Amino acid sequence: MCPADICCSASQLTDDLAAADNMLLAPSGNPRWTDSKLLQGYLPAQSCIVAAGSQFLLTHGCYAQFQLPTNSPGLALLLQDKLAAAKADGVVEPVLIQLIPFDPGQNASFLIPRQVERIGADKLTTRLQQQAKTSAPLRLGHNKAAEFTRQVRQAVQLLQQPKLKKLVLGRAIECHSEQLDLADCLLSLLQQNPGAATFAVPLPGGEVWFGASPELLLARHGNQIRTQPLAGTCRRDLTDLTRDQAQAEVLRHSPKDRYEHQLVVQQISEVLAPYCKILQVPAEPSLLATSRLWHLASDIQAELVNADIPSLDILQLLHPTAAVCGQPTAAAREAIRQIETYQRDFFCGAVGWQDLAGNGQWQVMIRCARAKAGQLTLYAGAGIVSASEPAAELAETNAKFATMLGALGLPELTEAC
Ligand SMILES: C=C(O[C@@H]1C=C(C(=O)O)C=C[C@H]1O)C(=O)O
Repeated sequence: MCPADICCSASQLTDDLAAADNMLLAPSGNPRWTDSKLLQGYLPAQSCIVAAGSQFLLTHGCYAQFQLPTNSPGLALLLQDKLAAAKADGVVEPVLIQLIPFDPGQNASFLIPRQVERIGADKLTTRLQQQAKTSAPLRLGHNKAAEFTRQVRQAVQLLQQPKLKKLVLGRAIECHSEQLDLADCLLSLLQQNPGAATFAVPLPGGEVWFGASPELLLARHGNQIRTQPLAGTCRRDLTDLTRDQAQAEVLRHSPKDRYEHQLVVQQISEVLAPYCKILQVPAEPSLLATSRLWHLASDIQAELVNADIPSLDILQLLHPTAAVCGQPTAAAREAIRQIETYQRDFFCGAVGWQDLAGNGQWQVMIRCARAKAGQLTLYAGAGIVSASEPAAELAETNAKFATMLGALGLPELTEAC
């Protein structure tokens, strides 16, 4: 995906930090890396799009790319060194784009682009419009609804044990297009989901993870951090605003959804507290609307005791939250491993970026898809607690799939169990 002289992609997965060090290949004698020819728009295999507050980073080219497990000892320092080396080598605004897998033992993917533009949604829309071509129609594979409802029943049984309070189960659906245009998909995502963080990040070998995540895992500026977990969801009624509001109020007062949400807020508060001198946790969840769903949300803001703590360390404290894994984490992770029949990889992980100072933004990798050579995998999940009903959880995942299906020009799933 990157020109061979400036970037090496780790085709062999390695957990050896020394090997990763050798992957940062700078072109010998390269002058300052401000090649204006690079600023040419969105190229799926060479560009990243990630949210940065109310703007987006649109990146071009690849200075370095490497893959290592998130839990590799010394990784935070190595990331810092890579960014510093890029700066010393003339990269004007070195940022590290990150894909963090759900399972911290799997490889995370890191990319330092050659150039970074900060642009608003309007400009990003224009860039994508200039690039977009019409995709060929998509064929949707089997939606495995019956399998999912069986798995929810199995989860509810496991949740009868007092040691397990919540687990998050996901589904994956395959689909195929003879000719998929990612710029076109991203343009639709951006236009249909103005409040969410549209993103697209390539991996070596032509795979791209993209989506529109409404969930903030971490935003950091100096010693100020913010996270906004979502847990507790219902479908919006876009045909009738009064009913839409009424549904939101039902969600706000639903004991099952409030319990699901409270488990997440409690977990996050507990892991952050020792590292924060100020920790502001709302007493009540608020309602967050996406284009298609209502969520219960908690805007948690904090001030770190130590401004030098690496962002990766904070991410490792937070991830996986009980919004995407469950509670307690280890037992939920084990139950997910037993029940789910697909590989999450980056689904329910995180997508984001950081700069040299460690400032940056990471979204939870949801409302997303993996694209490779016209083959797409779409993902959606739901939090399961002992009071969960399989039909309702299936409907929730159907409603969540609608974000990606809508961007791909496909109708919503309507199957029931
Ligand atoms: C895993 C997903 O959703 C997670 C579970 C939620 C819930 O249970 O309400 C809400 C947002 C996510 O944290 C997803 O959207 O695919």
